Amino acid sequence: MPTHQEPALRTTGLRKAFGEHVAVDDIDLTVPAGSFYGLVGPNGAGKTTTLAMAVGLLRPDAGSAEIFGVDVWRDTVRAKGLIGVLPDGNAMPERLTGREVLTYLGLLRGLQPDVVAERTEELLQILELDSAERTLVIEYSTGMRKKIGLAVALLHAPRLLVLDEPFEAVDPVSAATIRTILRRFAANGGSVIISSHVMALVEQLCDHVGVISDGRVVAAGPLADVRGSGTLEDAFIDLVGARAGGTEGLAWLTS
Ligand SMILES: Nc1ncnc2c1ncn2[C@@H]1O[C@H](COP(=O)(O)OP(=O)(O)OP(=O)(O)O)[C@@H](O)[C@H]1O
Repeated sequence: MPTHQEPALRTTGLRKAFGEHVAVDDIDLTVPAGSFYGLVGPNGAGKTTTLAMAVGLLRPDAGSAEIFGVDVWRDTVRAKGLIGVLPDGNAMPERLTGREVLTYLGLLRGLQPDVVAERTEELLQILELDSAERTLVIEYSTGMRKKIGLAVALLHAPRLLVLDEPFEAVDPVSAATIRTILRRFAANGGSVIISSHVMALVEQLCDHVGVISDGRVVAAGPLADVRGSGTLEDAFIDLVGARAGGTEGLAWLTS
């Protein structure tokens, strides 16, 4: 049986190659139960691939992932019951309204119809999707898709939320609402993993950070340890290699 001492997520030796290209190479990560964990890294570092393998969406070539001690690839149904996932790309039934999506997925997850109806109403309202009552998901903007994806992740009140870029394309008011929801969730004992490029946001929300570069973990642990005495952004640039370009080349642009 999983216990409360088990980490929310533990990955061991996760690896994935696409053809010749090794996208994720031997990733060991431990996300303590009750933590708010930020996964950061440059474009193409392997964050999405790592998270997809960790939550049972993409089969690893090697390694394992456990959610609260439950092996994701051996006991997938039980592991998935413990997590709410906002995946990258966020595939969902396109020809349904937001309310229909939540109702359909809520019932599919075995929630009682009255519980589904109540939670759906609240989620649509708090995420300001209720006005789009007759809009099909296929017509949603990118930010609206993020919000309905987040609602889907929250619906069954999971113990761990795994959210790939939850704030991307979301307007500032909605972002503030999402921050509040996630903080409340974490304050009540929930565990959260987000991937993000926005260091200030990660610094504000997260108590633990993992930095991935070129498919490998280059730093991980409590925020204060990874950040050191500077900002997370400084630490990040040091860790992934300062390669800030832009001062040379493009002569045609400035002539
Ligand atoms: N389905 C795929 N087929 C081939 N290559 C892939 C596939 N998915 C990811 N990759 C490659 O794997 C590497 C890691 O990609 P991934 O999307 O995990 O990075 P990321 O850290 O999430 O990037 P970003 O911050 O830009 O979203 C990249 O080089 C990417 O091109």
